[in-house]
Formats: sequence, structure tokens, C-alpha cells
Amino acid sequence: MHYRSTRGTELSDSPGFADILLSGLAGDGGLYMPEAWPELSPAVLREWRALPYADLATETIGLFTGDDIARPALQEMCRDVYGTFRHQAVAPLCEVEDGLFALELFHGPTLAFKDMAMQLLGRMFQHVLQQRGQRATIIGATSGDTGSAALEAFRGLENVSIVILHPEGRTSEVQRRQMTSVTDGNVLNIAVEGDFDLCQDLVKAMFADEAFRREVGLSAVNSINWARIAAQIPYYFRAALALGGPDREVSFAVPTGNFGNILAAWSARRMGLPVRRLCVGSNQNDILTRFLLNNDMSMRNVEPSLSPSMDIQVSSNFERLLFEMLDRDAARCSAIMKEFRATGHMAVPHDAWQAMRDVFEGTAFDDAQTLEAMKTFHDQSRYLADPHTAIGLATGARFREAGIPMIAAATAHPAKFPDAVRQATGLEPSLPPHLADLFSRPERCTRRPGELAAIEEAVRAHLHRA
Ligand SMILES: Cc1ncc(COP(=O)(O)O)c(C=O)c1O
Ligand SMILES: N[C@@H](CCOP(=O)(O)O)C(=O)O
Repeated sequence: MHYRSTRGTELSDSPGFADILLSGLAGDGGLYMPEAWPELSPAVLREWRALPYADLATETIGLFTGDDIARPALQEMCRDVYGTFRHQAVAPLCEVEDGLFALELFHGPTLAFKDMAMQLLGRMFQHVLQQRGQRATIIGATSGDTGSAALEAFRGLENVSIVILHPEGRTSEVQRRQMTSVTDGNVLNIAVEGDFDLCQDLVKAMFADEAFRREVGLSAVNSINWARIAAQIPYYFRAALALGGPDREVSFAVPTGNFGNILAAWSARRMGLPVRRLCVGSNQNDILTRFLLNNDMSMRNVEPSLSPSMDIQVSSNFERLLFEMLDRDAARCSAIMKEFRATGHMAVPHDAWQAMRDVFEGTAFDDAQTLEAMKTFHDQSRYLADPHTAIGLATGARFREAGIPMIAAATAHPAKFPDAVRQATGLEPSLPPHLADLFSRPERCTRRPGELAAIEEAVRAHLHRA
């Protein structure tokens, strides 16, 4: 399998999986996409119904790794990683209301869906870096969950340093402590004065600084890295196949921020899974919903919300969908994305927008509606949802159609957001035993202004110490 950039101007043609795993973002600022989509027949999908999660993940992800990670090695990684999840089914389905299912993706070590991919990425990086005799410096931006998942997956690894930028004061306390209590020597946490979009822009700016990129051996584990998306595809197959696919259509509802998780669902559809609708759920930062309604993607200030992991205006993976909807015309895709960054507005060609609307729905819930949804799902169905999951379920409920299972991504454990859960239900969710002492663990974190030079300096100083 080879890859190409959504902006199409890369000099080195057709990198393979190991190359794009380590580089993360294409040199031209675009995002890597597979050169061709694997296509799966209904017969193959029926065979996949019987596979345990780790083997289904091996089959799916193996389509993207090609020969760069030998199949037995990939299978061993998947079995090791998913064998440690707290639920035997890894990503179980729970019917919350008639025809409305929660696909629980939070049974990994850091209690959010990010573990589903990140645990595997830790193993893949180690494997490829050892094979190549290289080191990498991973830089990630987080609104709370990617950071903790990445630190857990990469802490203590010999050939990797990891630096995570989070927006100061804009994560839940549990999310912050999950990051800042990781004090291994290869880890640096930076609290940035600004919001998540600024953190993500800083990461992209470090990638654009060619000299710095080479100097530190920069890698990314945000969902700008295709490997993250690839490892998030299997659970959509698993859920749909468990509910009658490929002989029955299903729909998915996904609480959405950076657009990575729903892009993974779209990818499963593109590979042959019969999926009827993909429903984007937003909080009051509803840029995607407004776009889907009016073909008008206009940036506004980010408002802090009860679902902080979705407090975002620039959804990086939207570029991948746009690229596909423009029939892979990289020049047009690049021009539209550059215009968006320059003006803060984007309207896509009408046929591309219509093609998105044929599949995608969007709706938004402000904080009051989120709390109401959390209370209703708890009172009526005894389902305790974190604010992000509640938005996913409420989105699913809004677009549910008779006879078609609606599967909502349950993206975080309620204990990650105890304040919102208490406010909505009066309940005090408890952390699982392995995190029971989280509030008494020492924290380590560096504060920096949201300026490229200050962040690059902090990274250099960290590498010098390590
Ligand atoms: C709990 C939770 N839900 C939803 C999202 C949004 O997912 P995505 O960024 O893939 O759209 C995130 C962050 O990514 C998250 O941490
Ligand atoms: N909500 C995310 C933001 C980054 O998302 P990613 O999937 O691109 O890593 C977070 O939890 O940090």
C-alpha cells in the first residue's frame, strides 16, 4: 500500500505505510491518504463476523500496512494490545433505547476512544523505529484525551520522546491529571496559553519548519496521522457486523471534533460496509453542523463547553473528506484549504457539498441540552453517559430511522467528566481501580505562551535533558 497527500505536491512519490507512520503529516502540509481504497466483498465481511476483535483489527489494518509490518507481527501487536482492555469484547455494544446502540470505545487504559488506536500506534512506532534504527520526537496537540492516550502508549519507550501541548485550563481535571502525572523521562507536557486550535496550529507549524522537523525527527500521533484513522476503522466493522451487516444497513452517530472518528466510519463505508447515514454531533462549537446545513464553514471564537474534547473550529480530517469529494483533485483541495485558513470561511463546490449531504447529517447540542440528554438517558434507560457520548446518543436519537440500527460512538468513560455527570444526574462516577489514586499523584507540566519559538525552544531543552 502506498500513500499520497491531499495537497499532492510531495516531491518523494508514493511513500509506504512505515514512512507515513513516522512522518505523520505530508511535507506539503497535506494529509496522507491511501493511493487506492481496499474494497471488501459481502462474502469477506460475512467471514469477518466470526473473528475476535484483535483478529478483525489485524485484517482491517493489515490492508493499510501492506508489507511494511509483517502480518504475524501485526497480529501479535493487536492481540497484545486488545487483550489488555477491560472489556472482553473490547468495544461492546449496549442497546440504550429501541434501535439506538452505544458502541463503547472507552475500555482502554485512559478511558477514551483514543486508546483503541493509540495503544497500537505505540507498538507500531517501536517496531518500525527498531527496524530502521531511528529515534523520533512525537509532538501532539490535545484537548484532553489524545494527550493522555498518547502518553500512556509512548511513556518510557527508549527510542521516542513525546511532547504534548494542551490548552491551559480547558481540559477536565481528570484529563489534565492523566497527562501531567506521567513523569517518565521521555515525556514533556506543555500547558499552552490558548485553545486547542492554537495547539494544533503550533504542531502543524513545527511540521512546516523544515529545519526543526529534521533536527528533532518530528512525528505526529494526532489523527492527522493516517495510522490513527486506520486503527479506528475496525470497530465500525465490528459494530455493523454484530447487528446484521453486511446484509443489513446501519447508521452511525459520532460526537465530532477533529473529524477523525467519523472519517474512520466513512472509510469503512468506502471499503464496502453498508452504512446508510453518518451523523455528526457537535456542541455549541457547531461549525460542522452549520457547514452541513448551509455549505458555509465559518470560523467563530471557540466557546469552552461541558464537552471540551470537541471545543474546536478547525477539524483537520475534514480535508480528507473534501479530497475524496473533489474526486481526489489535490490542487483544488489545497486551494480551498488555503483559502479557509486565510479567510476563516469555506464553501465547497456545490456537487461536493451535495455528495457529503447524501451521507452526512449534522446537529448540535449546547451545554443545557447536553445535560438534559445525560439526565434523560440515565433516568429513562439507566445509561450513564459522559457529555461527549450523550451528544452522540442524542444525535443518533434525532436521526434514527425505523428498522435501521443507529450506533452512537460512546467516546469517553463518564468518570473523565465527573462535574458534568454530577450536574446532570447527581451521581459521582468513580474511576476504575488503576486510576483510583490519580488525584494524589505528583504532577509535572511546563507553561508556555502560544508562540512557535517558545514551544520549539521548550522541545529542544527537553531533548537536551533526556
Ligand atoms: C471524548 C471525545 N469525544 C469526541 C471527540 C471528537 O473526536 P474527533 O476529534 O475524532 O472528531 C474527542 C476528541 O477527539 C473526544 O476526546
Ligand atoms: N479531542 C481531541 C483533539 C485531537 O484529536 P485527534 O483525534 O486529532 O488526536 C483530544 O482529545 O485531544
